[in-house]
Amino acid sequence: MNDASVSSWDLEVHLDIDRHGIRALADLAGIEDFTSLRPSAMHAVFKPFERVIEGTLVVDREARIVWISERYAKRFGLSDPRQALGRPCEEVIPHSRMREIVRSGRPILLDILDVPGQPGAPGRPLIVIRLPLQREDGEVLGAVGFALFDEWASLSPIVSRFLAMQEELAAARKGRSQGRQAKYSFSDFVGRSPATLELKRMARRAAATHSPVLLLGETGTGKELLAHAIHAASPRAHKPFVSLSMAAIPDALLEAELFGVAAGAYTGADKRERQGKLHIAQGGTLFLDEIGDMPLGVQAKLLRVLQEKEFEALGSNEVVRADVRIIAATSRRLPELVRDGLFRADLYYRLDVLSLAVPPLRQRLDDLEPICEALLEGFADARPGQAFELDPEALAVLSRHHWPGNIRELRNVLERALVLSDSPVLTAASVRSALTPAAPPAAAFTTDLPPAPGSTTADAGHAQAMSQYERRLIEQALSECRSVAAAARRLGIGRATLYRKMAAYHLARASR
Ligand SMILES: Nc1ncnc2c1ncn2[C@@H]1O[C@H](COP(=O)(O)OP(=O)(O)OP(=O)(O)O)[C@@H](O)[C@H]1O
Repeated sequence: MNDASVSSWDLEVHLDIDRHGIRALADLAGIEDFTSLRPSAMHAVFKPFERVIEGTLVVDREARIVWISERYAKRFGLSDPRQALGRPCEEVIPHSRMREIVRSGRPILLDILDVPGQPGAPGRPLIVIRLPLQREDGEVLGAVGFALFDEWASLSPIVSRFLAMQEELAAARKGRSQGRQAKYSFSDFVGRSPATLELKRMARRAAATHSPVLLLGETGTGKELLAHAIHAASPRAHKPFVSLSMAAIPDALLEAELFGVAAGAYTGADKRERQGKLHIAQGGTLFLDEIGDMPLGVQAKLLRVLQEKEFEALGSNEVVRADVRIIAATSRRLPELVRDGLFRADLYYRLDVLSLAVPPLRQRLDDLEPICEALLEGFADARPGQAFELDPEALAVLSRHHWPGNIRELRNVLERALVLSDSPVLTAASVRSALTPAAPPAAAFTTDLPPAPGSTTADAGHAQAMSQYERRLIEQALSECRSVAAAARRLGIGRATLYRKMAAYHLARASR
């Protein structure tokens, strides 16, 4: 050891390792019997480490530092080892386990200690060995710890495995949290119309509470975006945001997806436990999209989550506490579903505590221009060096459209117009041609009020013709697109909405 021994201190021990082994001299408090430790045992233990030990620490029976080597003290930011003397070991060495040693009298022969970085010394784990200092009769007088800074070679298989595992864990945690965090905040919900400003005001207020939120509105109006924003502005923001769309998952799988499956619940290949979305969302927010499509059996279980704050995984009797905020969304009319016996009234009322109606784009045309600007900026970001604009005539054309697919449709129309146009400035003509091809007629997808009582047979005929037209459009999109998601994009509607319409029209997914 090159460290000079520390003298003239109340709690002082001189610890010298020389070629005869270890010789410890204790003066005061707590370790007055240090010299009675059997020198031969000490010799046997410490000799092999003599060459590699670069950090040494001795504590008394109260786990106060009575000796620390100079280099070790430096590692923890102390310029003089004397600054450590008399202090509880954890105060100098975060996560030190020396107190455990003096309490239990048992050694920890090999451990890894994470050391925070210091100026000039990056944080890096140390291999540590901790031994109790005991009298002949077994009474613990203190403990000694050794740290190996650079001698990784003899321990390298363990250390490299540990470091690799640490890296993997960090990467997995990062990936997991990235995938489970809100992607949008309120500033992403663009709009300046009074309706949008009021909606955002209400949504901000909802964010501050823990109550369930129900988002109502046509497809593509921004319900999911709003759910992200509410989570991001809530006290749960640093916890997971998990989404589950009822319409995108077959009924038979939904329950497992939501509540999870206990190990061995099913015979056959997959006997392992599978966590459900409720479990993954613990502490955070669970966004249930297209809640109107939830099967009645699952609705009953969700009601229990909302009322009793508990659930059970499939095949398990263990009751799990659910600390999850539910945000539900639907483009369907829930009161009608309740009336038709397709949605539980008690669940509806439980969800309807804070309901926010997201107006369709055609009812907030003041938002059209800023949303177009935001969307065009987004397209430009993806194509460096490009800037896109919309001329006033083009805006006038857009404001006359009915927007059944709302902002999602608007996005598709602008993107299509840019593809069809040679100029970065979108004109009325380019917008018109982008509106024509696949955009379905307004009435087909709208959730506007149904025909008034007493409507004429002409109205009924019109509705039927529209349905047939919509069915054909969907069929065509499904046969021409590689996936349902791509077909939904082409049609300017949400994937969930498309699944629902496919079910209603008895259309199967293109088998490719
Ligand atoms: N106010 C807005 N400002 C900017 N972009 C918006 C706005 N509202 C919606 N969008 C964009 O429009 C698209 C559709 O929005 P979103 O998926 O949130 O709608 P939705 O109501 O949940 O649709 P669906 O009911 O079909 O699931 C997304 O790309 C979203 O980012």
